[in-house]
Amino acid sequence: MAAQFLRLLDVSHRVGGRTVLRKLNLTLSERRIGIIGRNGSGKSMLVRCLNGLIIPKEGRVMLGDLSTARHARTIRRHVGMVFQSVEQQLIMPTVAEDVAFGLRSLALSRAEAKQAVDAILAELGIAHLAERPVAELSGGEKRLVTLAGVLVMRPDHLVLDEPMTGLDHYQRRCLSERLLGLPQQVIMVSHELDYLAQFDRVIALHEGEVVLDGSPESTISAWKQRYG
Ligand SMILES: Nc1ncnc2c1ncn2[C@@H]1O[C@H](COP(=O)(O)OP(=O)(O)OP(=O)(O)O)[C@@H](O)[C@H]1O
Repeated sequence: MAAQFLRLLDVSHRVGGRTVLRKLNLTLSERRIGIIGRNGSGKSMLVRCLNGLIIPKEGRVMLGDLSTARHARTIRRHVGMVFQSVEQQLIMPTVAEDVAFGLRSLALSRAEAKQAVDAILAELGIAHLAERPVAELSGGEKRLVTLAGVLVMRPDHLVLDEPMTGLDHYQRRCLSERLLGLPQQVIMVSHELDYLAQFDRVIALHEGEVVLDGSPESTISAWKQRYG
């Protein structure tokens, strides 16, 4: 599945009579893609379309030959999503239990599940948090645990909606470095223009439309001139 691209074909979406995404046509083939835009420009709507959480009113979102309208469950196994609000994604009492939660659907033995959880916690540098109660973690720790819960499923594509929100400078740097080192494709909504400068492509949305799309240098400088 790794070589299969997410594509939006003539995607438009309306909520409560308002058009929030307009005629989006995108093939998301680069390894690191940033999505920028002012508040309310449709960034969260767009990324929620990518794993079938939102099925657009018009057009299609595809992963390879599969459309989210018909194969959302399959697509979700390949497209991991980290939401803006971490609280929505943390549901079990301890870190290890929370990270193991999604693995229940994979029919692994107890030992295999533990090994997978230990490995991902170590990769993210948070093995020491394994037995801590989720409720007692800092905002940054919670975000890393959320990320671990998604990465443990080994998705091919990772979609993150403003993952740096609430993190201090040190935590931002740790998360930034870890994200850049991941083997997965990363599609990330962010206001951190300096960070996105290291990506392969940046797409800018304005009022639900793609208004800029290209290299980080070209998109970000034009963005600052027009909307910054
Ligand atoms: N449930 C809803 N009902 C009506 N309108 C909604 C709903 N959810 C989102 N919208 C509207 O859709 C538009 C796009 O919202 P979206 O959350 O995608 O913006 P965003 O670019 O992610 O913003 P932010 O940077 O503030 O997170 C906004 O105008 C928002 O008010």
